[in-house]
Amino acid sequence: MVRDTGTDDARVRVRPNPKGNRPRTKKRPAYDDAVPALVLGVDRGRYQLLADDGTRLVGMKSRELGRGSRSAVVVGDRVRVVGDVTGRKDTLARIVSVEERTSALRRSAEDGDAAGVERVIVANADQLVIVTALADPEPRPRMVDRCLVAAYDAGMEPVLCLTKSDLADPGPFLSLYEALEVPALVTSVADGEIRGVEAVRERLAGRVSVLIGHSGVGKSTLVNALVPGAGRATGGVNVVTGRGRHTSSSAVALPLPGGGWAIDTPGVRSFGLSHVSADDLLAAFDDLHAVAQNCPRGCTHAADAPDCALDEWVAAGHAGTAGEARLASFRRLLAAKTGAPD
Ligand SMILES: Nc1nc2c(ncn2[C@@H]2O[C@H](COP(=O)(O)OP(=O)(O)OP(=O)(O)O)[C@@H](O)[C@H]2O)c(=O)[nH]1
Ligand SMILES: [Zn+2]
Repeated sequence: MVRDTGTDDARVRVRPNPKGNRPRTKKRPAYDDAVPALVLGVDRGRYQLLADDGTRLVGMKSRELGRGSRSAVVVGDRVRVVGDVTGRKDTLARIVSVEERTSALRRSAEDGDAAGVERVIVANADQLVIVTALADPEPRPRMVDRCLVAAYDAGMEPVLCLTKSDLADPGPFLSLYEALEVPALVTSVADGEIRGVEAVRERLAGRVSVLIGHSGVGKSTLVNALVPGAGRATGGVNVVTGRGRHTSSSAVALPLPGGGWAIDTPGVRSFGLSHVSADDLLAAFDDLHAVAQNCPRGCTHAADAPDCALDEWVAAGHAGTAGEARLASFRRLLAAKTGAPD
């Protein structure tokens, strides 16, 4: 089927899947010599880049990439750069194209002028590590649920990292995520050492992982243990002076010694999720997704949805008691999706 794009311009293409990852790389013969690079950080319009040959560069967005959230270049993006690519002090390369993304972690603005506008925070990551303390501060299941929704929507695998198990038993909190089969790692600090960090290291090895967590949960402590020399500020930073805090509040990719990247997100504490539909979330659960093909048109799949096929599936005992718990957990995420962010 040919869709009317409202123009005869052959360069204008309709995205086949608006939720998908946008192919944005336009072939520009003039840039045949462009250097491929990875975006490690962004600060006030300056992009920290790692060229494929190992050179660290600073770049800016070329004007032709456009402005606004749709054309954003974010941490994790694979780009091509031209101009001065020597990486020498005070040189500036130009980013001329962005490669198609394999995943996109998004948030949408909840209020103000930008309400409902979604923004990509990190590109091409495959894992979202949700760091939560078991105590001090108390875990916030709703916030964790919202992170899970963001991960499923992004096409990333979520992982729970529960810190401070020296202060509280992880059992009760873990039970909330059993039915969703979210992998979990548990750490604690004793005698100045982090117990369980080895398992975290293994889990992150060779992968691109985004770490997210509220202030005080021990995320920086963890990052410092995983990335020698990362120098993430720890221990109750003064929010007024900002002293001790890393200067940038945006995401930054840190290389893991054994390969892979840990992307720290100091500025991200919650997600606006208005861009995520019930079906986006459902798509992350193969079994439920298959069953829901039998739902009435426009079914919300919520607990009060009439004739939702998911209820029938559970009632028929197809998935045993595990199925019941799984459906209940899925519906909890569905509800968390529509609530206000915390
Ligand atoms: N008891 C206990 N304390 C921990 C553990 N992990 C970290 N802490 C302490 O918790 C406090 C907060 O840790 P940080 O690593 O600074 O936490 P953060 O999540 O980076 O918080 P911000 O720096 O505010 O973003 C510090 O005083 C750490 O020493 C743990 O497993 N057990
Ligand atoms: Zn349904």
